[in-house]
Amino acid sequence: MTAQSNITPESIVGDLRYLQLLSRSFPTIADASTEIINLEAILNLPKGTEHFLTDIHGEYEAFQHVLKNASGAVKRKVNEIFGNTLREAEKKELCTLIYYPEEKLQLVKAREKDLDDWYLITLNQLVKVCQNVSSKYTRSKVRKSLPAEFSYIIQELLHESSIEPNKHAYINVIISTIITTKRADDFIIAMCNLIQRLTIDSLHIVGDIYDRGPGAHIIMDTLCNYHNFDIQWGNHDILWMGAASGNDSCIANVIRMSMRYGNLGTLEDGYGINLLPLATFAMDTYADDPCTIFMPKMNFADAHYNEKTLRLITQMHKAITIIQFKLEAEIIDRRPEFGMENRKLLEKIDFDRGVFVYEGKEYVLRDTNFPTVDPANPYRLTEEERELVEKIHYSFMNSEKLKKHMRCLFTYGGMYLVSNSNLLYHASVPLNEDGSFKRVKIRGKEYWGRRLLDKADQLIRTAYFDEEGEEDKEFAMDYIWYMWCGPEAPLFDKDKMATFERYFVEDKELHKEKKGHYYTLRNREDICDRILEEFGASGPHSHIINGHVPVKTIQGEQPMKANGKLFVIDGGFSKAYQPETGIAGYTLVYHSHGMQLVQHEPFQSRQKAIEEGLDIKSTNFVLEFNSQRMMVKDTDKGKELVTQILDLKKLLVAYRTGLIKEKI
Ligand SMILES: O=P(O)(O)OC[C@H]1O[C@](O)(COP(=O)(O)O)[C@@H](O)[C@@H]1O
Ligand SMILES: [Mn+2]
Repeated sequence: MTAQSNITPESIVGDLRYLQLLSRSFPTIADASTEIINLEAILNLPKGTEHFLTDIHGEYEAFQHVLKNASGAVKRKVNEIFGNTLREAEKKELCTLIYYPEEKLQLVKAREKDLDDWYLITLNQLVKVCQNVSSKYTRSKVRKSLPAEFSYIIQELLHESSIEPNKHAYINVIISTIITTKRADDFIIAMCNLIQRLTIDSLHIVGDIYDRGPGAHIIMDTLCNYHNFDIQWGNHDILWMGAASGNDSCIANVIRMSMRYGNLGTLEDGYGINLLPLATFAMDTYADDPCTIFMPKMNFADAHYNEKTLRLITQMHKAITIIQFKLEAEIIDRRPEFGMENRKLLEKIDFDRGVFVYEGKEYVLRDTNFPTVDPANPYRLTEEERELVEKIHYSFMNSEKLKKHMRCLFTYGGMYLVSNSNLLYHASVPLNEDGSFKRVKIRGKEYWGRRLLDKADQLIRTAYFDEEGEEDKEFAMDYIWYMWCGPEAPLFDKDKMATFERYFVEDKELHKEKKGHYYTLRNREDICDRILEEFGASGPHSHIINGHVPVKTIQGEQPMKANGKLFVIDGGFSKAYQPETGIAGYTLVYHSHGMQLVQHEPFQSRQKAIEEGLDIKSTNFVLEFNSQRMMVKDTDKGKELVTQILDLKKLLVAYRTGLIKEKI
């Protein structure tokens, strides 16, 4: 018996108002029936491919390349389609063209003697790849992805087979007309972009777009224009959201990290933050100070600076670090409930003897020049520092580009996501040693598990969106900073952030940041099951997907944990972390046949990729294989569609019984 035959007129009386609204979109029996047929058809298509990336940390070139090559899927398809009918070099050429059409076209045109012939062959090849990658989708979905100007032609080419003798001439005429009307370049670019777009149906970013690398703003630009994506906020993203909300400690932290890695591009070129006041202040204050321990980590930076600039960055680095410690103490004092009194460390310096006195032990300081610190009142900002903070604050609050990117983070982001029974979050759900959820007090109320993440999510939004001066907003602004480095924050969940110690103390023992119980307990299947259940994500295909902690592949660590229930996919896009991981990032791919992890080797550069066809080398590991191909009906989207179908069936009953009149 079909669902429709169960629907009686009486059973839909309560739905009539909604059905009236629905009838505006489907005014006749024919319209509603056609839509039901369309939706039923979609349910029986293979599930679209989801890609999961994390911890991109400003590495925009590697990020964009991975999107362009769909983590190796484009190459795989080209191989499948052309097998040994094309030479390896030709397949490589074709792939490079698909990834970087504009640039590759320039190179080809400079070299090619018979361009029309090249166009003809290439267009035919692209049509084949396009036909393959679009076969998973309905015509309507493909149509919606097409650039308006070529929509009709591409549809013709996609749906007509050139093997069919009657159509052979027709297709050739279309292609040769594209060439003779000098539209080939634009057409090729449109086809390549379409292939890229169709190979990744949806993209999940499991946090940490920002910091360390050179171009977080470029990644954000790419994402803002991407067709289907979501973001689970990482601690570094939150730090930027805190900075954009106007929290000066967060502002100081993001500037400090930019200086530490010698990557000023995001601040200066991306968001137009005026660093001149910091530069002049630093030059004056640390004129005779070598600031040795503040030399930026240039071995990982993309930029090249001359000696003078490098010296200036070093001085700025020291200046902002000291300011950060002072500003953070203000929050710690203002919020005793954060319990971070022990993180006020400037007062533990014996300035006369140049030592740091910590938990009864003394440590020689690696730098003893503190011209802006008054030992009697170490956290007081000097007049100049206060002015400087105000200027930088103003710059952050007035960056239009930063506002745009933050909006995107808020609209498409959150603390966690449940998608197709997978639970995605960047770092942790704090746990006690016995595996129970840790109860965390926020403004006198306890939160744990899912509610803790929900509360954090809500506070972060309050910090950014609420009116200036309101108490809730003030608290939320401070809490954002707590999220970055507070011991009970789900995005940190370590005993301390050892920033001071890592700069000023030699002894590595003090650099250690002890991770919360979550990070060891997540190796257990029963714990993961409990967390999944807490978030309503149980089922045979459910997994937890984390980033945040680099997987030390080089030491034999596996990204798959808890008997396959949890994946940690921080493979080290961040160049600074590649020596630790031994690889250059992972992409988790979830398609209709199962889940697979793609492990990337370091990416040289966009230029090399274009000129020498150097793709990222990647290795595939199948993590889970579905014995039955997953269809749209097995996904969250499918569940939505089933509800829509049911509603449309009710509408049909309403039409047929006269409860609602057709609008003919
Ligand atoms: O290596 P860096 O860039 O100095 O950063 C170290 C800091 O980054 C953190 O690991 C947080 O960043 P991640 O989220 O990338 O791990 C802190 O715990 C630590 O103090
Ligand atoms: Mn992180």
